[in-house]
Amino acid sequence: MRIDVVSIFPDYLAPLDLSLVGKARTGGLLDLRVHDLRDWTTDRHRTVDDTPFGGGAGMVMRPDVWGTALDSVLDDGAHLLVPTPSGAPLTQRTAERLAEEQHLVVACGRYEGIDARVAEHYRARPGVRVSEFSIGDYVLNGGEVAALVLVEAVARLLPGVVGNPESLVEESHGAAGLLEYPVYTKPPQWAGLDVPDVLLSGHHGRIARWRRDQALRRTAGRRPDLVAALDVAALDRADLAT
Ligand SMILES: Nc1cc(-c2ccc3ccn(Cc4ccccc4)c3c2)n[nH]1
Repeated sequence: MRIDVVSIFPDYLAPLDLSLVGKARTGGLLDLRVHDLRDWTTDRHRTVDDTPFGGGAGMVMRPDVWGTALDSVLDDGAHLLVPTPSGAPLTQRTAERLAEEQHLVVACGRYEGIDARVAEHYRARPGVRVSEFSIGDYVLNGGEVAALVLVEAVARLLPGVVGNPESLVEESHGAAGLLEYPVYTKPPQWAGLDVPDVLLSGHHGRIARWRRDQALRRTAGRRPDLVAALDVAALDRADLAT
């Protein structure tokens, strides 16, 4: 998979050189290219923004600079992803779908956002899909943090990136849409607190049922919104597998 990220703060994406995503890049599993939007400016001051039509505070990112940049990195079949507070929520299902694609391009805005004609222009281009996405109902200063979130959520699903693929199944928002169960490790007693006995019992069936029960309780208690969307069939399949 190839992912291009375009930003006026390319150094914001430096953490993607680290850990699993960094290893995926050096291992050739992920072709991640980070670009400085200002490389596509033509004026002496490398200007990327201008005042908003209709007035209002702040500045808007220019469509012409973005158009030159995206024409340079987008190819047929690419999926243009634009982080924005007004976008569709990024979910695990979205990450799973994106992980199946060949080429993602993330356009990181700043200021008050990118001129709306940019997304409009590329939506009209055959062979290019455009998705505006949000990483949560809070306001950031730009798209770079959302790009970090998206790249990590997608990259970890690529074959070979995570050592034990089984760990991708049993986690939060996994196949059945449940939150993850509580985890414990040594020492068995810590700060006067014990590990639940069932986890020391060696009974794998009981342990699996306890974990499923804990995941259900957590989901019902912390995310009642997810309970309504629970994939009960996947739950049953998971239970049958234990
Ligand atoms: N989930 C999420 C995404 C963003 C985000 C993404 C890209 C940009 C580009 C500029 N801003 C600043 C901005 C603040 C408010 C209104 C409009 C623009 C951005 C914010 N915030 N929160």
